[in-house]
Amino acid sequence: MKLQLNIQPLESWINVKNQPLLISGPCSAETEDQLLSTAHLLAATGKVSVLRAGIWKPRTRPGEFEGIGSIGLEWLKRAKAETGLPTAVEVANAKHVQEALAAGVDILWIGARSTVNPFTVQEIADALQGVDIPVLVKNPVNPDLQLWVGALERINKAGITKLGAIHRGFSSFEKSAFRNEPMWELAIQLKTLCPELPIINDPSHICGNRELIPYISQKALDLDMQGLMIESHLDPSIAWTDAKQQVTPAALAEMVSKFTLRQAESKNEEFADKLADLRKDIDKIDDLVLQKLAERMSITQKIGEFKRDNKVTILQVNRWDEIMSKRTAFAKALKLDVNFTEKFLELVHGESIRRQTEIMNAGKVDAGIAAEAHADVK
Ligand SMILES: C=C(O[C@@H]1C=C(C(=O)O)C=C[C@H]1O)C(=O)O
Repeated sequence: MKLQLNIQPLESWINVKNQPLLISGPCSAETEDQLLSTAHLLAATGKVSVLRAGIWKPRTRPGEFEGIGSIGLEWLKRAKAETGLPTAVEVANAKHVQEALAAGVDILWIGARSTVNPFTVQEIADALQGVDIPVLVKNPVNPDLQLWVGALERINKAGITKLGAIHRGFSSFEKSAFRNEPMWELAIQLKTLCPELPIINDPSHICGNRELIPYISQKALDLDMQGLMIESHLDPSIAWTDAKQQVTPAALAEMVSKFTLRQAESKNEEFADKLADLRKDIDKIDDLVLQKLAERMSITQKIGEFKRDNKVTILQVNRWDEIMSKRTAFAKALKLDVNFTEKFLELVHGESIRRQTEIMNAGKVDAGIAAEAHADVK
């Protein structure tokens, strides 16, 4: 099912100075001097299209710096007047919206901690009724596509047609190199649901450290995202918030100059023909893979019947262990990624177990079997 949003193309509401679209500025506005100096340095790079700054900061624990508040809006106004850069701030309630609008802020964004809460998003949407301003909606903290979509719909229903999404990664229980797991598949799913919705990547919050930002930025551009929001500070080492993930304007300019820009499609006929041929090969292979999977499943079903008649359990850990170690060794020899192979085999094993459960317990646990089959299909 497609997502029906009434939106205008991003180029009609942001004057993109240079590809890729770059929104940058400090995590938090700290002092007038810090904000203005950073803004001037960013403007001088010629690569930044929008100046961002956090005015109200949602902090995990009380007692941390919670943003400079309304006075920062005055500094942003001055930064805009002096540099010509349009400005963007995060809003988390109706009061923020009213103050930002009164201060002439050009773009608003809704943070990940607000997107999770439909009450908050609705309050912001209500405050935006009848206002013509671009709004960017960050993904919710948790990997829930429907929450992200719901927030976009609420804002769109309030009449906001200059609408975009920001992909900032998701909280995860597992420790990884990232502050927030990219879980690219969710951004891809959103893009598939609504291809015309601009998605901007926020590598600063995905990475949590500056070192990984170039890698994530390039990947976002290669996934056809429309732009990047990267935090910058004239001296990140003394930043009041998120010091590790901010970059200097000079480092930002250098990083951006190294990105490879690719277009979504090529008009070159030779390219189109070759791509079509290769895709035909893929189509054939995908059909074969599915046929073979179906064959495999029918054998596991036979095994299920056989086990049922002999009162043997479905799970056979030794056999499963043997499959895993043999197949991953084979996959390695085929230069397949081991992690990918394990995940694939686990999926196949899970389905094989579900099918055998169906056979062994026919008529007894239908609801559970059906629920498992549809667990990931929302
Ligand atoms: C099919 C079987 O049942 C289960 C499923 C397996 C599979 O799909 O390969 C392997 C081991 C068992 O946990 C089996 O016992 O062989």
